[in-house]
Amino acid sequence: MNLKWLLNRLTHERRKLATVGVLASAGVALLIAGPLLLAGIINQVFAGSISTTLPDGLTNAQAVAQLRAEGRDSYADVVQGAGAVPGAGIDFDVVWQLLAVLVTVYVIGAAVNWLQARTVNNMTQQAMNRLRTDIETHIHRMPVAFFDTSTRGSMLTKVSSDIDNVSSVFSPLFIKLPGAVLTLVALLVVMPVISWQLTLVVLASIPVILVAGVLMAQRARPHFEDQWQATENLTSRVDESYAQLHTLRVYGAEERARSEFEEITADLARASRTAQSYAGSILPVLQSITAFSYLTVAIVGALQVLSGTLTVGQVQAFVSFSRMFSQPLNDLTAMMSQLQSGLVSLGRIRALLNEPTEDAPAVDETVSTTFGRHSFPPEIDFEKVRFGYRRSSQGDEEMVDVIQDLTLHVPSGATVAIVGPTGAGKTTLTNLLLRLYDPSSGSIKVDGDPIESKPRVAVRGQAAIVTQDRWLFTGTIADNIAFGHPGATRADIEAAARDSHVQQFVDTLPDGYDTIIGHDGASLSEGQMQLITIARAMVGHPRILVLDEATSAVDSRTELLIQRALETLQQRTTSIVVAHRLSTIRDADIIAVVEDGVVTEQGTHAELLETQGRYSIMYKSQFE
Ligand SMILES: Nc1ncnc2c1ncn2[C@@H]1O[C@H](COP(=O)(O)OP(=O)(O)OP(=O)(O)O)[C@@H](O)[C@H]1O
Repeated sequence: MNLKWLLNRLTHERRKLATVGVLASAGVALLIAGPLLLAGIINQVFAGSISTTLPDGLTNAQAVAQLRAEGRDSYADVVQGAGAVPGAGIDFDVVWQLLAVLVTVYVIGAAVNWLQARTVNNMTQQAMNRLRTDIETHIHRMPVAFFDTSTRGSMLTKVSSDIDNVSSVFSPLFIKLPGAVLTLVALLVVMPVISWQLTLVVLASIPVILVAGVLMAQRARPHFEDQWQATENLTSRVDESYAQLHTLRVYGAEERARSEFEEITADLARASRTAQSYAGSILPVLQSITAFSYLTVAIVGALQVLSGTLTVGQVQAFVSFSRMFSQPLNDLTAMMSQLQSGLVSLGRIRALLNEPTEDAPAVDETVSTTFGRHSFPPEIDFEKVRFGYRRSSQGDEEMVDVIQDLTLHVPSGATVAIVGPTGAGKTTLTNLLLRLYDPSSGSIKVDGDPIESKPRVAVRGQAAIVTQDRWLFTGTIADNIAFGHPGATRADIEAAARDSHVQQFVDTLPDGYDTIIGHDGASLSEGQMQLITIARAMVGHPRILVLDEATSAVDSRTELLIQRALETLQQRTTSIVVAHRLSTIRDADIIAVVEDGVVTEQGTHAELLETQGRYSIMYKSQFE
């Protein structure tokens, strides 16, 4: 099934496939021509040699008759079979000519095989490239919820190691397969022409070889599955350990990490060893079967030469043919076990590609990508929104409601602060607004349009998000600011940098906006990184702004700069602000207290303090 799927993907390359077919046919024709030419040379030399032992001047028939009359029937059979002309000797002109043709055939054959291997290699590499691209595209279209239950290690293994494995297993197979199949078919035609008895001897070994191959492959398969699962676990472990290196060191947990690592590598080694031992043990078995087949061919062939049915050259050619026959058969059978490893990887990749996707990122031109009156920040309505994350517990999946029939109105251009205890569902609300998840019931409307009916890219295209997770990538400051907005000009970038106070520290850097910052903003301070992500949000001229704990622990001067930058952004947008530190949201137009997935109170800071409810308790606990 998986193999058929892979072959279907290769059929994109029709021209290359046709070239491989032509080259493989030519290669096989040349391969078979070799032993036939060699048989001709041996027959010339053999007939020439025995012709000197016969009386000169006789024809072959006369010499044979004379030998029979002398009672030397066996020798007569050999002379007749060889077609020796008495006294003729070896015709070296013919021998040299045949040798020259033979060498030419071998040289052209080698060139054709090289060309075929190169074409197949290019073809499989291109197919793997396409597969990688398809996976990457697919991953970006998969719902965020999928990644909640899968580890990064699992994704990394599929995108890199599994594809490499498919490539390294199938590439040699596809190089050998066309030539092998054509060789087997051609030999099944040529061999019976020389001797059907010897052909039967060779054919008798096929079922034995196939049964041995299938048995070994079946046994190897579950161990390859274990091997790839262990590889995935190992990648996840490395990913986790390196990401948490500081915490590991501080808690002195290196020993524990090391012993867990050793356990996983031991699992991996065990599974690989067993899988490879099955895959490796098939070859000696096949070699024994083949050796027995050669021996039988040689004995039966010798008897046929003695009976004059075959010439020495023909037997020699047949022995070569039987070797040519068993070689690809053995190669393919030996590959059957290794193939299991490739099929396991292919199955894992296919399972990923079969995961359902969200709507396509490309926006249909007929679908409007904007909401309501475009020149104003939109109003946002959460209407009886209900939502639960899928959680897996001991293999079972269950839905636990996090947001329950939540209703909230955010007027155009307003700033709404969402506050509440930890785990209340504040971040979840912003995730729903950005359509990272969809509600199980109810609706979120932007300017009256339900966002569920709009393409996700349209929803996200109007929004910007600034969180504590200040993701920066290795590149220039300008590139980091323009991230997600490829059309942004240098003037746009600099304007955003000015408004977000990034310019102040960029001006102190020798390379200014072209300063390369390392992965995750290495070489910048926390506050500077935060300011860059605010500039990034500004470049897109968003209409909706989501701030999730955007101001974290920085010095009070930097915090002031961040506050000012965010205020500039908030003036142009409808903003949803998730905050723990209530000092940062005192001026919000509406403060909504969310508890257990519902809004329990809402109003301005002053109103809520006056009602003496939950907010007032939270506020007082922070400031009094
Ligand atoms: N991806 C997820 N998969 C499963 N459950 C999740 C996921 N994200 C959050 N949750 C759960 O949903 C609930 C609400 O989480 P959410 O992050 O919205 O809370 P919060 O109010 O923002 O909390 P905090 O103030 O601590 O950030 C929590 O119980 C959390 O464990």
